[in-house]
Amino acid sequence: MLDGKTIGFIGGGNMAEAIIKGLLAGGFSPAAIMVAEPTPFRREFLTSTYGVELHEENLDIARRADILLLAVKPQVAASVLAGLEQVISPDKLIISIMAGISTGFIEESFNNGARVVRVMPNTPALIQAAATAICPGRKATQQDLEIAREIFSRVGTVVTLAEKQMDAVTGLSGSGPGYVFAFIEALADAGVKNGLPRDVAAQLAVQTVVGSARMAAETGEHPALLREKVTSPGGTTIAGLHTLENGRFRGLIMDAVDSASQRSKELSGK
Ligand SMILES: NC(=O)C1=CN([C@@H]2O[C@H](COP(=O)(O)OP(=O)(O)OC[C@H]3O[C@@H](n4cnc5c(N)ncnc54)[C@H](OP(=O)(O)O)[C@@H]3O)[C@@H](O)[C@H]2O)C=CC1
Ligand SMILES: O=C(O)[C@@H]1CCC=N1
Repeated sequence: MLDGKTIGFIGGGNMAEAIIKGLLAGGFSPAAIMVAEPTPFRREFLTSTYGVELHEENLDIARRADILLLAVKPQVAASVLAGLEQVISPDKLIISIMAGISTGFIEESFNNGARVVRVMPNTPALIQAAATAICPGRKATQQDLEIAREIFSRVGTVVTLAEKQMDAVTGLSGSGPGYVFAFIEALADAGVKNGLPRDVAAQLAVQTVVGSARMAAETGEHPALLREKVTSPGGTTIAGLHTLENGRFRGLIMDAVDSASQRSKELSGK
């Protein structure tokens, strides 16, 4: 369904780069990717690293791309959308990855019935390991949803949800890599505190998270059962888990996802 279509990224920041890199690794042609980005250094970097076409002006790519992928910060959404209005027609598909920005907000900015799909990916798209959720706007067709699914399937796994669930997704998997990286850092620091060399502690911390995540994914077993297998009676793990429980570990994770989801709602244009 993507064959022969061009994708124009509005904004060439971290997330656009992660998606571009993942798409190219998945066999998508760099000739079919255009990016509009205001910072000269970033334009130079993206074109020399990925061989994609860079422009300073959003309109230069918005006119030509079949699919426009909005990858600017939600805080500049209104002004960016206003600048695109003159070139948005119903034959263009708009895919937005902006946190908190509803499909309704985008549709109203283009009062001509734009076809919009809202998407929440995450940065592991860079290594084709993203967790992505997609939802259709009012005018999006089943084919539009399939196109979005195809793009993001090339950079990881995709679920289709209702728009009312997107703030929760943003708090969980959109922001989730941030929590996991903080956990890895803390684990490595803890190793250093207990006398391990920094490089060894960092290597062990990363591999512990990679191995545990792969085990959960590949065995399909409930995390509670996997945790029990590590936890010997009277052993070390239960001592560590006791400390985590005393520190309200799970409650804190839930609070973090609540806060991020709430922030997504606040960023919403609706
Ligand atoms: N980072 C993440 O983990 C995730 C981010 N998202 C969403 O993706 C979007 C992008 O986030 P992220 O990549 O992290 O942010 P970045 O700030 O890295 O990228 C945004 C890019 O857009 C550029 N930009 C600013 N103004 C304009 C404009 N008027 N027209 C075109 N480009 C412009 C910025 O340039 P400059 O730096 O010069 O301002 C920057 O390069 C956000 O809406 C975010 O909510 C979604 C999922 C995960
Ligand atoms: O922090 C943010 O706002 C973005 C959205 C999801 C992940 N990062």
